[in-house]
Amino acid sequence: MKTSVSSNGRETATTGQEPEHRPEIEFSGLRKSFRNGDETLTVFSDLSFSITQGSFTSIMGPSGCGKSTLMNVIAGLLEPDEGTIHRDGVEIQPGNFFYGYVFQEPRLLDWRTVGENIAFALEGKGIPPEEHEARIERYLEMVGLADEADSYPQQLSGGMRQRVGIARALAIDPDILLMDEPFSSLDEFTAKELRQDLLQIWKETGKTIVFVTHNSSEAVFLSDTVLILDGEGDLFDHVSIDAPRPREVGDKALVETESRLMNRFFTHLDGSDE
Ligand SMILES: Nc1ncnc2c1ncn2[C@@H]1O[C@H](COP(=O)(O)OP(=O)(O)OP(=O)(O)O)[C@@H](O)[C@H]1O
Repeated sequence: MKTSVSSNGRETATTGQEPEHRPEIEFSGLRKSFRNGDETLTVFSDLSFSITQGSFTSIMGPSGCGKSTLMNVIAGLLEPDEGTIHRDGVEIQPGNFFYGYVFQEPRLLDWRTVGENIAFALEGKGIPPEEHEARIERYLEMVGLADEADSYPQQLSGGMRQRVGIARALAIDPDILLMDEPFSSLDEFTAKELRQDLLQIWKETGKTIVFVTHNSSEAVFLSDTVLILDGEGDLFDHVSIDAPRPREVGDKALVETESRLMNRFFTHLDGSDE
């Protein structure tokens, strides 16, 4: 199902591509299974969707439905069993994106300073050493940590460490920023602030963002598009959120959109839409 929700909260069925968006990456017929001894667990068997350049896409769904697996397939960290990926109409191999990855836990090296953590990622991507200082400065400033380059991760709060994780992912100047539940281990006050800052960073950098979350309010507030996986490995819904930006938390149209989206989802899970 593909629906669009406009700023007045009305939903309309949409067909084809929105004229102002250019598809960047099209995933078709993705299938991924894991072998556990004699058993095969098929996480998803036929997923197709596209992510448009410069857009903010969230992937949502119940625990264990395959969100992280899908992110890892997008990143090329896991090879799909089947499926094709096209970028601007040209088929590419999985893993051919230049991506930055932000995890639920920032996974910083505690024995290196904040600046050295970012430098480590830059080295890993072969960024010339003479560019490191300027990049570290630029991205720490972008995440509001301009004065923390010489601090060690353990001297920072959880929210600040996650900001370093975001700066590190952006510092390599990726084509696409993959974020797997980046705010789910933070308290709601910190998460709220980070969501606003992430939108500002997105606006400033124009990056394509793919964001995994359990949180429907977060998905609707942040995204242009929300992809919803059900527990059966199917793409249950593909919703365009057309509410204007900047958005306010608690905005009536967003709340109504979230409510409709979740009602539809639970009706689907109950099987009463069949
Ligand atoms: N490397 C693996 N080997 C075997 N099974 C795996 C592997 N990785 C994931 N799985 C299984 O695949 C399914 C989907 O896992 P995945 O982590 O993608 O779900 P998720 O939607 O991200 O879950 P959560 O929201 O709880 O993080 C789960 O049943 C999980 O146990």
